[in-house]
Order: sequence, then structure tokens, then C-alpha cells
Amino acid sequence: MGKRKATEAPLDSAQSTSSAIPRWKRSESPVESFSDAEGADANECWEVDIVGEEVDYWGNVRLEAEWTTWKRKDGTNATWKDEYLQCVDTGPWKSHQKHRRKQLAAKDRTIQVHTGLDIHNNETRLRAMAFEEKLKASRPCTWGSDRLKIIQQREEDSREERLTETEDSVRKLRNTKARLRERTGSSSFISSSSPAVSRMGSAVSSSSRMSSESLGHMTTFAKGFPVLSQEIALAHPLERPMSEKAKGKQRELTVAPPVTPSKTSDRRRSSLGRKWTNDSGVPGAPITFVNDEDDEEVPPLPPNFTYLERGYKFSDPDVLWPSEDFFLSCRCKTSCNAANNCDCQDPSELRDSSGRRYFAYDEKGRFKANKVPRGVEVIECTSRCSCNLSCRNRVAQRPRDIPIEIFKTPKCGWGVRSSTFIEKGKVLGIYTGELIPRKRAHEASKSGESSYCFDLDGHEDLSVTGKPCTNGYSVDSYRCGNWTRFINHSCSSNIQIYLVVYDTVPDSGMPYAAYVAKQDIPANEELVFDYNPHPAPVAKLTSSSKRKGIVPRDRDPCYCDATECRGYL
Ligand SMILES: C[S@@+](CC[C@H](N)C(=O)[O-])C[C@H]1O[C@@H](n2cnc3c(N)ncnc32)[C@H](O)[C@@H]1O
Repeated sequence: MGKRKATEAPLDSAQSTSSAIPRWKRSESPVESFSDAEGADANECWEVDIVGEEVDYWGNVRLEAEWTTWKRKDGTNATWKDEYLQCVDTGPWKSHQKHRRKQLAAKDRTIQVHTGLDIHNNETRLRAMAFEEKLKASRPCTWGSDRLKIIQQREEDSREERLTETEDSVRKLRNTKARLRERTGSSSFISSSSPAVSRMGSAVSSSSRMSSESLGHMTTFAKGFPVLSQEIALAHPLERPMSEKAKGKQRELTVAPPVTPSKTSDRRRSSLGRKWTNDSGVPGAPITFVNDEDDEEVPPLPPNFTYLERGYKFSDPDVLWPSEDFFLSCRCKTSCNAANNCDCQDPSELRDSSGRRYFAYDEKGRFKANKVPRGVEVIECTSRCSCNLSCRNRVAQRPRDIPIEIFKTPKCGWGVRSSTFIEKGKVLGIYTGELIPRKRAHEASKSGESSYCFDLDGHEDLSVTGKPCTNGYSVDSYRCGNWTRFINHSCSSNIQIYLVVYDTVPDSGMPYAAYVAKQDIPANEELVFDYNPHPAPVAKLTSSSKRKGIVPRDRDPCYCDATECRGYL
């Protein structure tokens, strides 16, 4: 609602500006004569309603109004002339428009705006404004401030990590003092089942031997984990000096009661998650840690554990990775279309009955499990091939694109799941770690040293020899590895392993073990594989012996809960 001063207004002569682009074209409305009009207020103003608006090329807005108590002789009562609207309060109209824009933006997923005209009518203008507002809200261009936030977050993280270490050292000091008091017969007693102590034996039980779905052996000989590196290495000489604020906090901590474990745990979990996500190089597919079971902060890891998303670490002088000069290569342009025409597929054993070679993946990059016999290495294109990363024969080597959650399971220590649905045939990642000679893995197992070893058995057929090969290689992910080292066993698995070579030479005994979805896996379902899908003939446990917890000697009990559970690992 608004009022217009009832003065004689001149005829609008400004039909256009000097510019080539016209302003809105004004109608030849006559000078209004209000001499016979009634209904004016004390200031000689007549009430108007704003009913529309237009915008010109330069963004100038003009309003359309209608007199509520006066009309022309021809019955019309609308005007665009701002001369008549100078004392109109436009506030209510603007808020009405804002509300309508919001409604439009909420209603349309994509707002169609046709801006071909110089002059936009009310609807177009509203849509354009709604579109811009929506765009701004959905994709705010805040990279500058985002960057600042990341930097601040990093600084905060490193400060928090130092604080956590300090808190741990205080707790440890208290425990040590308590133990000393205990030894010296002091009456005060502190339970040894404090989180730091109970954690050491919790996750992984001792001496379990497993073999992979396809051919490898997974050997886990864990006699209890050392505690995390952060707990031991309190002040690294190369670390930045602690800020005054943090020092103050440290001083406070020495007298204050310990912080609640949940807060510390959350901080440590998110800090480790961020670190591993950064180290994995795939920020779009983060790694997170969740523990809804107990107060264990993060999975127990040996000191100086290194996260390695892809490839192997070579620390053993006996293990030599083949030189790039020996890699196979093809000359396919952009992407390899047919395995039969692809030179790097020459040694591939994936052939149909007429001898024609085929790829292990379909056009969508899904692994064709039923077409790849157990023990056959999949040969992917190498860095010497002329095709690019979009090639259909480069799948296991692509960066991971599913988010990973490492979570505490009720019975099997830490396990792995993803917050997204995983399609059957989806290749999830490869088992990484130190590539060591098989004999070293066996020595480690005999000496009872903790290790997470995956035996790369290559073409060995366990069903024929019945014994594991001793001259091959194993992957030890105890000190170095990625999220796959947390995948638990189930007698009813949803993922399987196949061997793949890329950037190495086929048949060298050094393939990668790739994890692939055996079936569609719903979001948040634990990812599990059968550590020993072709077990040597050990008597299957009866349900009553399972109930009694009787397992064969040298075997660990299985807690997978599958109906067909064998009862042991
Ligand atoms: C490769 S690790 C898996 C990650 C492990 N849960 C952890 O917390 O680090 C293998 C170990 O996990 C435990 N584990 C895995 N699956 C299990 C199962 N079905 N039943 C009992 N323990 C299991 C065993 O202690 C085994 O030695």
C-alpha cells in the first residue's frame, strides 16, 4: 500500500536514453487530473497498491501501482510513472517479493530463466533473482575463507594432538606412580584395566592363520599390540615448539583432573581420520573412525605406523621390484577396446574357448568374477602403455572413490564398512604394506612376532600340494598399510580377493591383492572376506563344540555369527 502526491505531473518525455539500449518504453499516459477525485488524505495523497515490477537492462526497477479509490474516466487505474509513487512505502512489497522468490527457489530444482529480453517482466525477474540467490546458497564462492579455515584447522589439530599427548603422559605418569605405590605396599590402588592397559590385548587374538579367498594366505600372529606411537614419542625433536597458550594448557593439565575420555577419543579419532584421508590422497572418499562399543580411542597401531594407500614398501634387501624397462605396454589410443588387440595382454590367461583374450572388467569397470578363474593374474595396462587412466583396463589402479569407516565391532576388534551402497563387482582397493620374502613372514609367525601378513601365493594350487609355498612373497601390513588391514573374517563373506598386476611384471610373484565386492553390499554393512575359503580338511565343528568354545589346536575361535560359521579362523 502506498500514497501518491496528487500534484499535476508532466507528460513523460523521456522515451529513451541516448544509449542504443532503450530504457523501458513508457506508455503515453496523460497527465492525471485529480480535480474531481475523492478519497484523498489530509496531504492530498491517494492510496495505491503495488501490483508488479519490471527491470531494464541496467537493473533499474520500476513499479506498477493501482489506485484503490480513484480511477480514470476510461475505468483504468494502473500506472508505472514513478512521479506518482514518490511517497510510496515499498517495504511491504519487497518483503512480499522476497517470500515469493523463496517459494520459487524451493519449488524448482533448476530454475529456468529466459534472459533474451532487455526488459524482464515480474515473473522473469523473480526467477532470475531466485536463481542467483539459490546459486549463491548452494555454491558459495568461499574458497579464500575455506582455505583459511583449513589452515586454522590444521594448526588446531596439531595443537590438540600435542594436548592429547600431554594428557596421556599425565595419565601414564599417574598409572606409573600408582604401580610404584602398589609395589612399595602403599594402600592406594589403581586398577590395571585402565583404557591404556586393556587396549593392548583387546583387538586381535593370538596365532590365527588365514588364507585369502582367491589364493593368498593371510597370516595374523598378534600377541598383543604395542601402544600407539603418539603415546610413546611425546616430543619429537623436529616438531614445532608449543605455543604459549598450549604451554599454559599443559601447566593447567598437570593439576586439573583428566579430561573425559570421550572428548579426547573423538579428537584423536577425527585427527587420525583426517591424517589418513590426507595421506590416501583421495579427499573425496574420506577415512573415518567410529567407536560406539567402548572407550578405545583409535585402533592399536605400532609406533611409526605409515599409512600407504597404494603400492608396496620395500625394506627387505632380498626383494627387488622389476624395472620399468621390463613392463609390458600397448599402443592403444586413449582407451583399450579389445583385449585381443592390446599388446600388453599377450601373456594374459583370460581367454575364451576359441583362444580370444578378454578383459577382467566390463565396460563399467566392474570385475567379472565368474570369468576370472582362481589363481589367474589380471593384467592391467601399465605406465608404459599409451592409453590414459580412463582406459577400461585400468581399474584396480584408479584412486578409491568410496568413503571408508573403520569402526569397533562388538567381538572382532576393529572392522571396516562404507557409508555408501557398493555394487557387485566394484573394486574397492588393494592390500598394501611391506613386501617381504615368504620365509621372513613365516619366521615372524614362528617367533610369535605380531604381524599382519598376506601371502601372495600366485599360481600355487593349495588343493594339489596341500602346503603353502615357501619361496614366494608376502605383504606385511603391520607397520605400514592401509584401511584393508582392518577387514575382518567371515565364513559368509561379501568381498573376495583377486590378484592383479600393473606397473610390475606378470608372473613375478609380486602381484597386488585387490578387494572386490562379491555381491551388492548395502551401506553400513561390514566388509568381510573369508580368510580361508578353501580350508584344509580340519573337522567341522559341531554346534555343541562351538557353543563350548572348542576349537582345533593352533586355531582361533571365529565370532562371525554366520549360520554356516566354521567356528574357527
Ligand atoms: C587382519 S586383522 C583384522 C582387523 C582387526 N579386527 C583389528 O582390530 O585390527 C585380523 C584379526 O582380527 C580378528 N578377527 C577378524 N575376524 C574375526 C572373526 N571372524 N572372529 C574372531 N576374530 C576375528 C582376529 O584377531 C584376527 O587375528
